[in-house]
This record gives sequence, structure tokens and C-alpha cells, in this order.
Amino acid sequence: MAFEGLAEKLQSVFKRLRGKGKLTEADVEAALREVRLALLEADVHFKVVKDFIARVRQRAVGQEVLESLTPAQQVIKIVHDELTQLMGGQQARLDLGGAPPVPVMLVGLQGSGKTTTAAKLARLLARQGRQPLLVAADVYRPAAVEQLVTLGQQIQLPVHAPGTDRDPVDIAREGVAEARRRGRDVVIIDTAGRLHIDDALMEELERIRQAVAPREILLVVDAMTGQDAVNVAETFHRRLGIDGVVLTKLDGDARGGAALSVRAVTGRPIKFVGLGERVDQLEPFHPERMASRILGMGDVLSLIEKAQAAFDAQQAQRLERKLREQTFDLEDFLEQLRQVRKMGPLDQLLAMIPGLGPRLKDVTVDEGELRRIEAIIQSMTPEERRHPEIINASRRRRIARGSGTRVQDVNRLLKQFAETQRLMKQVTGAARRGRRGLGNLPFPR
Ligand SMILES: Nc1nc2c(ncn2[C@@H]2O[C@H](COP(=O)(O)OP(=O)(O)OP(=O)(O)O)[C@@H](O)[C@H]2O)c(=O)[nH]1
Repeated sequence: MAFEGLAEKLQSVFKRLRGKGKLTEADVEAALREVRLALLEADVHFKVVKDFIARVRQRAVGQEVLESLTPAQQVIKIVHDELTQLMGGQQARLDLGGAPPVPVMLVGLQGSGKTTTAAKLARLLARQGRQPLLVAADVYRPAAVEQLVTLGQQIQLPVHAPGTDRDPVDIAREGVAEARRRGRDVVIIDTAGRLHIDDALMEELERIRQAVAPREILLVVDAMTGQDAVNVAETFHRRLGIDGVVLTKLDGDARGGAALSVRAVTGRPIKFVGLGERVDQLEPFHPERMASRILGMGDVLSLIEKAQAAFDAQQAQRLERKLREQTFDLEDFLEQLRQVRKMGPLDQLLAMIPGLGPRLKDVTVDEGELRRIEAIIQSMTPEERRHPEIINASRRRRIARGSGTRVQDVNRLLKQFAETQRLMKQVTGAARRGRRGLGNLPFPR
């Protein structure tokens, strides 16, 4: 997960600071030295670190902070604010204004994740009610065209891909015309990459830019390449002018240096981050939420958004009713499990819960266990799912055989489910008592 080392170090610095109560200027200086080291170790650009520390120091060592009732809290708040500012402050949204079809051009080096990102972005926009058309203008890597066509089928969106023996500038121009004809309102153009930045690449991108006048040029960079990603971004911006950055593979980047430096070095914001290979693993970038994650304050807002996207309201209502009526059975349990899994890999979800992030390092989330539970429930008859109490020893053996698990696994699941049901009864019972009136609560209101 991104920012692992940095998050752990910063959180331990602040924990010590909090333990002190009253702070002196020397305490803050010592903490800042450690913050500086932690940022450098996270591969943040040294000049960015220098400016960052200077800004935090200026705000943190004043009398106002040191003499406040909660000096450590104030220092943490300042660091949080400054981290947020470092990553751009506000969320930088995609600008798709203007007459449709609006062209968006994706540029970047080979292997940065451009083609995958094109499809992810198209999917995201489609879910927001847009009608994207993908355009395969990366003619130098033949597999890129096929890859985009395949991804297009997977996400059920059209792809303009006339082949690899054409001038990419023509392909892009035709793509826009095609979108207009078909009434598509956004055109996402996947362009060619190279291993390194060279003049031929820049000239070609410049020609495409002139031909289609993109509303947004998004640079796709691989977070795992750290400072190289920042250098690439700087060069692309100087030569071509970019509107924003998509930082891919943040899921595999434990340090996070690129995410923290890109904005400060190039002046261009990160608009999206890629968090995995799947087409649904692209998220808008929120500087403030990211700062909270780094400082161990969790990211409850993103978690709620993911839940909202995964759970459909009707299902949620039905579940709520079942809980209330205490008829929640294994069928519902399975449905819930599937919904939660739709939200994404469990370790990414858990990392968003306040205070849990750094402690997760040694926890391995067993996705296999989830699959086992699913298999076990699927091997039950509908009757068994609704009335688990009828599952006797011979049924348990049959279910274990059917799901390729052991009887102990079936026993464990049934025990867990019984426990869940017991808890739910307590909770819903308490809620009902609460509704009946608060008159007989043991404490004064
Ligand atoms: N883990 C992870 N992998 C990613 C992410 N984005 C892309 N990838 C993977 O990175 C690899 C390269 O991605 P592509 O989309 O083929 O790269 P490209 O930039 O289009 O490459 P060219 O077409 O050669 O310029 C693929 O294996 C992707 O699955 C991400 O956010 N996380």
C-alpha cells in the first residue's frame, strides 16, 4: 500500500509529541527533523522537502501554537494542512466543459499504464452518465490497439481502432469525427509511448494536440518509478503542456514520493490515481483525504463513497428490514459478502479506517477465506441457508465435500454466523427498546 513507511514514521513522531503535553521550540524542531528525514526516505524531492519543512516551522514554532492547550494537536494539524497543500489543496476535477465531443488526450511513457488508464477513465465517466468513445492512437505497440479493443469489450464501450498502419494524427482526428457522428460526448485518446522521452514522440504528440485541441491532456506516470516519474512529468509539461497527472500503480508504491512531489515540481495537479490492474481501480485524487491517510486519520469519506457505489439502495433496504425482523439468514450473509467484495480488495478498504492503517502491516487479509465461505454457502440447499439450525453432522460432511473444504471450516462458518445473529438480535433489540421511549434509561437525561 502507498505511503506505508512514511505513514508509520510520521505517526510515531506525532505519538511521541502528543505524549509530552507542553512543547518547547526544541521539541518541535526535533520532530521536524524527523519529519524531514521521513519525507526524504519516502523519496520526496529534496527541494520540496526543504520548502515544506520551512512552511511548517514558520507556522508551528510561534507562541500561539506552543502555548495553546493542545500544542501537539496543533502541530499535527499544521502538518496535515501543509501535506494537503503540497498535493494541490482542493481536488482537481477533470474539465469536460465545451461543446461535445470533448477530447481528452492521454500521454506518457511506455508501460506507465496509459492504455489501462484510458479504459478505466472511460468506465468511470460512463458511470457518471457520460458517453465516451475510446480511440486507439498508439500504433507503435500493436498489442496496445488490441489491448484497448479488448478492454472496450470488457467495459462495453466503443473503441475507434482503424489499425496500426495509419498516422496517429489522422486516427485521433477521425476518432473525434466518429464520436460526433455517433453522438458520443467524450473522446479518450490513447497515444503512443516510448521508453524515454525523445523529440519524435514529442512532435507526434504536439501534432495530435494541434489536430484535436484536447480539453485535457493527462499525463500517465508510474508511481513506482518515484522521482523519475516527477522528472518525466516536468519534461512533458515543459514540452507539451499538461493539465493533470494520473498516477498509476500507487498500490505497489510503498514510498509515495512521486505523489507528494509531482504537484510542487510541475505545478500540475494529480487528478486520478490507479490502485490496481482491474478496470474499476481508478479513483479521483483527493489531497485532503490522502493527507489524512498518511497521518493515520483514516479516509472515511472514500470508504463511504465506495460503499455507496457498491451497494444498491433497494438491497440495502431489504437487508435493513431483514435485520429488523430478525430474519437475516445465510443467503443474506452471502449477498453481503459479495457486496463488500465489490468494494475492492479488503486490505485497501481496511487501510481507510482511522487508526488501522499502520497496524495492518502484519495483517494479511485472507481473500482465500472469503472464497471458501462463499463456496461453503453455495454448497448448501436453499432450505439450509434459511434455517442453518437444521444442518446436522451428515449435512455438514456433505457441504464440506461439495465445497472442497473441511468439516471444521463449515463448523467455523456456522459458529460465526450464529454469533453474528446473536449480536444482531442484541443491536436490533436495543434499537427497538430505544424507540419505545427513553424513560427508563438508568442515567439522567
Ligand atoms: N498494480 C497496478 N498495475 C497497473 C496499474 N495501471 C496499469 N497497470 C499495469 O501496468 C502494465 C502496463 O500498463 P499498460 O496500460 O499496458 O501500459 P501503457 O502505458 O499503455 O504501455 P504502452 O502502450 O506500451 O505505452 C499492465 O500490466 C497494467 O495492468 C495500477 O494502477 N496498478
